[in-house]
Amino acid sequence: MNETSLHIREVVDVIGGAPSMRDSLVRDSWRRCVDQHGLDPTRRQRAHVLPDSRLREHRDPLESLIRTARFGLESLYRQVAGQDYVVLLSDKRGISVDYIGDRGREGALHRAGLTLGSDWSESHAGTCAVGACIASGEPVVIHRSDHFDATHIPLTCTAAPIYDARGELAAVVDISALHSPPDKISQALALQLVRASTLRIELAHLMASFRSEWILRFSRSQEFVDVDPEAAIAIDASGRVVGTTHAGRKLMARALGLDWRSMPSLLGRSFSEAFDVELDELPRFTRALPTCDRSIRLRNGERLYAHAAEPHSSSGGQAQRSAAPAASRAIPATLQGLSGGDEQMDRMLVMAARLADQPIALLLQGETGCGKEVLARAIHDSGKHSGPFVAINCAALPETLIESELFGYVPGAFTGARARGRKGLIEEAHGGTLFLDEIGDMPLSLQARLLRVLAEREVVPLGGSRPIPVNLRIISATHRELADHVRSGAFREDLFYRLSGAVLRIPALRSRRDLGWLLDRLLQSGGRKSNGALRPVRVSRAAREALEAHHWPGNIRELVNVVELARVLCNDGVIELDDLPALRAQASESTGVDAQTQAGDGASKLAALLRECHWNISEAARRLGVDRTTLHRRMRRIGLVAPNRRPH
Ligand SMILES: Nc1ncnc2c1ncn2[C@@H]1O[C@H](COP(=O)(O)OP(=O)(O)OP(=O)(O)O)[C@@H](O)[C@H]1O
Repeated sequence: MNETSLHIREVVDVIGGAPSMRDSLVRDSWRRCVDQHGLDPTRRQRAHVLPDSRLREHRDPLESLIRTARFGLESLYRQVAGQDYVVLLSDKRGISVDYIGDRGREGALHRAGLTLGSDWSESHAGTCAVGACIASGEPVVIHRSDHFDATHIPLTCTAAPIYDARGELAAVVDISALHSPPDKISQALALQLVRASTLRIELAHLMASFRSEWILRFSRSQEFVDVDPEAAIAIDASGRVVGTTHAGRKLMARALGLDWRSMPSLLGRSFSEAFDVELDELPRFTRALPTCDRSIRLRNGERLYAHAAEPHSSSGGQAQRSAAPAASRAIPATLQGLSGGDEQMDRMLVMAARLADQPIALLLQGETGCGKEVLARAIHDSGKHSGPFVAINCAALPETLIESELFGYVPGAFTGARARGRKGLIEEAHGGTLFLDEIGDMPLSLQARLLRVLAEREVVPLGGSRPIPVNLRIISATHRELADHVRSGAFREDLFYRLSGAVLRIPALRSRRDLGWLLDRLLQSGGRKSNGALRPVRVSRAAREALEAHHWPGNIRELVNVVELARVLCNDGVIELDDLPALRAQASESTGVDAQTQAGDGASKLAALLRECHWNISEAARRLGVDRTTLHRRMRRIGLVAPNRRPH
């Protein structure tokens, strides 16, 4: 029996369950080839090389990585060319997007698929180093008869993955040779070389992608930390992680006691969660100090040496995040400034940016205080409208006033009307944006009139008969599920469809991964009321943990208030747990029967319940299962006052 027949029989036997000395990674791949990819070990596949036009589709998305990786690939080639290896860079679908090989042997290499544009995906080529590396995410050696397809038996291939700054597999570096010694162990050095090469490429790519951020690089050796670091992370101006090398990600996972394989994204997390160092201490890790003084402790107790490379420009922060996806780069700064890397926010902002200049009515949904109005303004500011942004809170105005506010009135329209009449807000927003906040609270009678304005693009003031044409963009917002109101008949279905040309959902603060980033921005900015005049404050670790663990029923509004109070209460510019009285009160209260209003948008749910009970406190307390004193205390805390008690 010849070598090919023996190989095919072994593959068939192993797939059938026969014991084997092959690596488990090879056996698993052989099984996938048959079970998932429908390959047949008896049928040999020819190398599949993509034409230039198709190759471009694979090269273009990796353009900057290919550019950065080139020097690394060339150095790798210089190290292995003497042993007749070629170097391939493949994308995550297995297509080789860059290649370095011996020109003199191009014909033989091309026939073996060792060339630019060849398809080394497992589903096409069967078990091979590139395909197995993509499937496992790990460095691999696929040596000679480890290959599934007998065509590839002469080859030895070694591959290692390149991860992008977000921790996703981006590419694979592979070195392959047409001839090799029979033993797999002969490739141990090849494996080390490829691994070292991917580590440097990831590092170079991170440095090139985050020029405006801090780059913290690590080594176990104080002698090597400045010359050959093992891992790196990029940190923005507020101390959030914005990118990592693969080793940096593993290092942070270790520090946090997590498994890197199942770990959620690290982006947006404070780097201080993993290291015993705060943002303002980073300058002490620059080259200004000798390496022996640059020891850094991970939260798991491990010690490493660090080198902090300062941001290249002072613009800092996320506007410069060049490794962010192409779509987010196109987001105007006003919108981009609303997220510190939270994935839900980023996705929503990409959509908002695309819609900013479209004549499509937007409906913003999200819990109270999560920033709906701030988003509406940012969308308006990033569009090309020349007109103003006009906001109206449909829940805050009595029914009679909403009508005159919105539509305006002609002289003498009703008793008490101004003699010269009044322009309505709809007319004032002409050429700009009308923001209808709490649209879910708009009375049914007015919904019909608003619908007419939207349908006919004209407004008739109260008491008037002549319609005035208006051209405006409507953005409405609600913390309610408007679709439920439509079902219950409280909101007109036709208006709902007119208003919700696109729905943007803003996540609750408690579910945002960039809560810490937002907190740092508020701490640094000096707060809303200060106009930036107050000196920035810092927050102790215990206080930060409490802030990050809090449920935030009032969302960003509550966070702003908590920070403003803490700023006033704190000593020496450091906010401690004691400076967060609202959180402490809530924490102790939540150990009681308080869960009902803690969950979800507590403040707005409580307000809705009170309205349902016609502000009868005893009734509301009974329904909540708490006593009246507790309910009064809770109302005071979130600023809810019964209508008959409000100061005039
Ligand atoms: N990205 C942000 N950065 C700083 N402050 C913010 C941000 N987003 C919102 N805020 C602040 O949070 C508070 C609430 O924001 P906003 O009024 O936009 O929320 P909302 O969802 O419209 O609230 P409601 O549902 O009660 O109308 C405001 O004081 C606003 O300045």
